[in-house]
Amino acid sequence: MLIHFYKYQGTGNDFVMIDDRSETFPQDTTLVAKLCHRRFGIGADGLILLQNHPEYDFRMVYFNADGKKGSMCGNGGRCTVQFAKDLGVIADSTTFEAADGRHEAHVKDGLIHLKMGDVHQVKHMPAYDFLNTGSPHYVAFVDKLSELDVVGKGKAIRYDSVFAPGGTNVNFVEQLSDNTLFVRTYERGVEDETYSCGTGVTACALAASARHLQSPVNIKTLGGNLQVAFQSSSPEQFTNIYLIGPAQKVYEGTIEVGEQSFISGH
Ligand SMILES: N[C@@H](CCC[C@H](N)C(=O)O)C(=O)O
Repeated sequence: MLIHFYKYQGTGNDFVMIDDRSETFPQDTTLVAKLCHRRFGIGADGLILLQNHPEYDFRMVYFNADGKKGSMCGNGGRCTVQFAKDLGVIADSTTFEAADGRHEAHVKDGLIHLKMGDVHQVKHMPAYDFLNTGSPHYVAFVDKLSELDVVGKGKAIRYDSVFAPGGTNVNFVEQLSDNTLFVRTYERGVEDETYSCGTGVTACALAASARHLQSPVNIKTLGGNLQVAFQSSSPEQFTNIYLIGPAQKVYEGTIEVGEQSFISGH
């Protein structure tokens, strides 16, 4: 079976994108994990299907690199909007459905502005905050973030029984200036640090508003810069949340999938 794929990245969070409007892509965990594998496959933090939707412009179906269906992916959402634009499915604005429901987005000056779901609950603990921005996120403010063992510490928290059975994504944040954060994220489902996590930086910006950071918050990640804009009526109520940043096509190709998900590329 031949699969035509595209590779996109949003601030270094990279995805295999499939135009699955024919709904013929085999949604098999082993196959998706193999396609995302950085040594045996194309290599990516996740795989996304763009499918038709009866009411909206398209449906985004997201899988983590481990091959399992994930929750909302913010950077993946931005990449899917750019992908839909490149395919001619949309012009500069859209409404689409993802794992956590309906999203609006528009493209302005080369940046994707993706509207995230409202957030109505933030758990403020002494050492961390916990909130769901479409995916669950642990947020801890630290010093000297560039020296932190994000994978070691992130993995321990991701599997802590407090967050069982689903686990959590883990973000470490350093405040760089009045309105700028540096964020590093250990991602559930990738089981590693990624260069950037869209729902993660959104969670960090909202958690930081309790520290008097104003919207829009500037975010620095290992893969580039993002902005998070929002309105807030209390430390736990956030609406009109926008994740803003670039998303680009890297390349496209064809891959042959044989017995036991053996793959070879063209
Ligand atoms: N990279 C994503 C986050 C994807 C969700 C996560 N890995 C999970 O399933 O928990 C983003 O940009 O939001």
